[in-house]
Amino acid sequence: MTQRLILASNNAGKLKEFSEILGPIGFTLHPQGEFNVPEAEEPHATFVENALEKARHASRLTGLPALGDDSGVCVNALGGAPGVWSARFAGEPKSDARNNEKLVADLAAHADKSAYYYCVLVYVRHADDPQPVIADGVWEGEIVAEPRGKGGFGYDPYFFIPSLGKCAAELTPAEKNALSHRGQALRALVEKLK
Ligand SMILES: O=c1nc[nH]c2c1ncn2[C@H]1C[C@H](O)[C@@H](COP(=O)(O)OP(=O)(O)OP(=O)(O)O)O1
Ligand SMILES: [Mg+2]
Repeated sequence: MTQRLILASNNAGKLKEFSEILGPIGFTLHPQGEFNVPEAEEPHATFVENALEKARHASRLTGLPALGDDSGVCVNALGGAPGVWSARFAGEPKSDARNNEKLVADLAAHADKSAYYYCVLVYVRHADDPQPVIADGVWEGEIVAEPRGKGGFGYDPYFFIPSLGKCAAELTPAEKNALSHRGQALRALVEKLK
């Protein structure tokens, strides 16, 4: 029997990555858009508060358990920016192309290109669940000036993994999930739900 779960996100890249891990272990993931749930507010300065906000919002509007993901890229030379503000780094409306352009421009004068992706997942059984289940993951890399690869989404063409000699967008979906902040967080979450 498969278990239905609402993904409290409108990001198709996240949906794909989650489905690849959760499908084989018996979960059917439904993006909140299928239930006409509009995007949640993301007003907080911490990832975990935004992920909780997203999960509660989707669960409240669907009456089903929901999984929220808040994630971003944190660049050391920029004091951790864009961090929690990654999706709207270059302003509204959010645009991966403009975000990447701004990231490369802001980093041009810095020698230290190190960065990490962060992802926190929050699962709620219902909108007022007093014990949300929380798991997170970190993936270290460097920001490069020229894009590489066509896979993934967001900042992936500019996120280089030195040990692989590749950018995240050059990895297969399975390779990315095995290493990524999101893959790590999801596997940790699944362990907690068992
Ligand atoms: O694996 C990743 N590969 C590339 N970029 C990534 C990744 N993970 C997060 N990111 C970037 C995309 C976006 O600029 C921000 C997430 O923002 P975040 O608000 O969590 O997601 P979102 O607005 O795209 O969808 P939603 O809020 O509906 O889940 O970090
Ligand atoms: Mg968002």
